[in-house]
Amino acid sequence: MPNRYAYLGPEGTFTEAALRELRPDAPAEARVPCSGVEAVFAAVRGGSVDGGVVPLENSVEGGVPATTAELIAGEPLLISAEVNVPVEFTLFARDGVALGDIKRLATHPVALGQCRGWLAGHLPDVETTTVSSTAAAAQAVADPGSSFDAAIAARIAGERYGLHPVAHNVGDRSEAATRFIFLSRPGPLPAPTGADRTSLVAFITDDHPGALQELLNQFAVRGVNLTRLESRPTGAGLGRYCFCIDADGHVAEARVGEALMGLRRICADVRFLGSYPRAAGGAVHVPFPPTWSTTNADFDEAERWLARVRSGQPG
Ligand SMILES: O=C(O)C(=O)C[C@]1(C(=O)O)C=C[C@@H](O)C=C1
Repeated sequence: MPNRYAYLGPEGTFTEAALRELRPDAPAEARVPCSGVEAVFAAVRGGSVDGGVVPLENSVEGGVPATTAELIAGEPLLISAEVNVPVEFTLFARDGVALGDIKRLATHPVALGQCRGWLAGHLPDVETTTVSSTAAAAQAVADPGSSFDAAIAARIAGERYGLHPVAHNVGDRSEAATRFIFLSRPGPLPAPTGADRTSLVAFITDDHPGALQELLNQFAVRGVNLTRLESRPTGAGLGRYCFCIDADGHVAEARVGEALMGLRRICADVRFLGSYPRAAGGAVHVPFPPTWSTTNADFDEAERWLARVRSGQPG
């Protein structure tokens, strides 16, 4: 039986497009649509599938809250791959419905946030309802008894549910993209490629001046570049936050590993979420040696030096 992969469904979501890119050889029956991000995590955790794909962040709307919430709590899962998918939105309706007929519209909240300008200009009085995905909106509109007149969704969703496009490119930013992650149960990490990303969540010990700076210093002094920092409530009370961090590099590299050890020493808890190839590729640029030596080779040399010193040899 082929491996099976959960994704935010139904068929026709941007998440399905991401899964198809990440697992191009998987047959259609290997793709398991789920009704929400939480359901994808539950399927992967429960072992009914071999992996799952969820949206993590959008270039316009930022982090996807449901994904962040699941990543920081519950049974830990590992991110083993990522892909960036350009998002282009179409306004779909049933045959015969024109722009002027549209009173009620459904879509996903992240999609709605990216189309607000267009809607204000073209459908200023439309009533909007957010649903679990853009494809779920298209599916609902396809039902002749639906209370929705239109959906904002991906082109593939409109085609899948037999809708007709009323307007193309209704997103406010033509270059919008969403980053999707592939989740697995804990296991061997992907091998370093030289163009990797490491994700983690850091929980600070107590609230004190400079707590975030101390955390960031662990990366800065080792020349590790951060690509994302998002604060998120822990749920333990107002003002209690943890930090979701993406850094360039792989935990197998000394400088990333040392930064993580530093965090482990100063934080109440650190949740490692994975080291995996960056979607954008390209060798990791180590931008920070004005005078410091922070390449991987420099770290290896320093480790050999320490071993010599510890064994009583002259450094
Ligand atoms: O609803 C979908 O089609 C999804 O795959 C989810 C999602 C998201 O959560 O950001 C993915 C990309 C778009 O930005 C809009 C919605």
